[in-house]
Amino acid sequence: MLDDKTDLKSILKDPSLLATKAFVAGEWVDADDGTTFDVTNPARGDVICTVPDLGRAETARAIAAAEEAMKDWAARTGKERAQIMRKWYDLMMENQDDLGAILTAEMGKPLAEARGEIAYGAGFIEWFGEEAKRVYGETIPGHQRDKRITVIKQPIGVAASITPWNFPNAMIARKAGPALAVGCGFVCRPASETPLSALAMAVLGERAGLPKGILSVITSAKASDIGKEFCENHTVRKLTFTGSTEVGRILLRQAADQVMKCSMELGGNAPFIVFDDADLDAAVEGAMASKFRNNGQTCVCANRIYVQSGVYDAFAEKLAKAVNALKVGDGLKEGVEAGPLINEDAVKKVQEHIQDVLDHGGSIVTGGERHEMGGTFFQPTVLTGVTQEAKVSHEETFGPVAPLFKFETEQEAIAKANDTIFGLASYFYARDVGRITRVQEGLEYGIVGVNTGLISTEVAPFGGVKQSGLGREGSHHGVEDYLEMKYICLAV
Ligand SMILES: NC(=O)c1ccc[n+]([C@@H]2O[C@H](COP(=O)([O-])OP(=O)(O)OC[C@H]3O[C@@H](n4cnc5c(N)ncnc54)[C@H](O)[C@@H]3O)[C@@H](O)[C@H]2O)c1
Ligand SMILES: O=CC(O)CS(=O)(=O)O
Repeated sequence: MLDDKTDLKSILKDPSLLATKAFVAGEWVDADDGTTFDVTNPARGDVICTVPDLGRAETARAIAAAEEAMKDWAARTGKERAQIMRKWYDLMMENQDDLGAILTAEMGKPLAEARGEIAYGAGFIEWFGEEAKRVYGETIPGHQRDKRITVIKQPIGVAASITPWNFPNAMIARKAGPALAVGCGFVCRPASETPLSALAMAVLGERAGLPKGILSVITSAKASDIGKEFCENHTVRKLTFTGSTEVGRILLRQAADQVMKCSMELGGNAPFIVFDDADLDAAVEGAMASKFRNNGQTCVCANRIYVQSGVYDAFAEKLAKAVNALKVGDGLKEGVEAGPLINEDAVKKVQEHIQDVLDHGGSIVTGGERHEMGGTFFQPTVLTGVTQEAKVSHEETFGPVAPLFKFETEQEAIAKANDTIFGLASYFYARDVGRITRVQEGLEYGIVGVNTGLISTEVAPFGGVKQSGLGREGSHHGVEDYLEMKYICLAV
């Protein structure tokens, strides 16, 4: 456990996991120009360490090395790649506590959640390693007597990824897993707030036997420069991005010039609907899990909670009680359930959304203020009397605010839930089987949680519709975005 004066390295069982150089083309390097940037702990505001601030030149070298390394990596059998990925998974799990502590220190989520994220991320490496053996082709009956048609699938080429700070391990693992499994080279640029988890993954990848150059980690504060290199370098054949819809649009425009295949895991605005036939205690438990995981900083977090009028007051009361019991604090301290927000901008957005609800006639049931701990800590909040006019009905809050909207009918709930440009995750609680069927079919979302607030797993296809994204990550579908199909017509 880190007390206020000890540094992170001293609490790690294996301090070498705290890597502070970038990993480019199989070498641990500084920036060409020697520049660095700070990595800070959002719970304490202090600097953990500095890491190299790489630019386009180093990124181009990583891409070239990935292309070179792919020649041998892609030629290996699926089983050979799977064995290395299995080893990587094992090392991540053996070092779960250290990886969790690094993640909490740079991102702020409670240690228990951070360890959970490591297992979740490692799960993608394990799952896709296994899928490496199942990249099947196809035979198609020929269209003429002398023709034989086969379809083979081959790695698309070098894949480049850009990921956010909110899941510093899992968002990279969800991309590195399928890319490496099918034989691609992989160059990732983690968020500048959270490069340390990515570097620690690379330390273990190297130990597991990933060949030199097949994986690079570009630490950089210059996000747009790295994004441009990824989009303009002809060797990159796949861009995989997780982040906001706003940045996703920029990258899609940039990638268009090279007609690059893109996967986009973008913003959400998840509705969480509680019908009057729901098990209310279960619904409160689901809402707590969905809304307050990662302190509300999750793309699949409930952003709008719609409650049917007959159970509105009872649900609000039970939810407020559960929210009041949340322990807020430094994620590295025992028993903490909600850490700080990532930065001051995040606090401002939360405050703006709360004020806007109040301006539209809503009320605060609990919370609503900065937490007494100061910094970027914020009180977990429940708001009632929220209407569709409020900003929170159209924008992600990305913070610990649960706004409760009231509705009367099933059709009204579906219409309001769908009244958004986003379509990532949605949730509802009900018991009537007819209603369950109608609502799950009516929600315009890539993911629907029915009577559950937790939907993330490596075995299911994760992704959004509308402006929440393109493509799916996880499950056997997850490899498709990293493969090209080749049709072969043989005359015999
Ligand atoms: N759909 C999903 O699976 C998923 C998962 C996690 C987060 N998200 C979304 O991510 C957002 C929160 O993360 P964020 O605030 O870091 O998002 P963001 O879009 O601001 O940043 C995401 C990443 O893109 C980088 N970036 C920013 N501008 C760039 C540019 N011009 N070119 C290249 N890279 C650039 C950032 O440095 C960061 O690494 C939320 O909207 C959340 O819903 C989506
Ligand atoms: O932030 C969005 C995520 O994709 C996190 S998770 O996959 O649901 O854990």
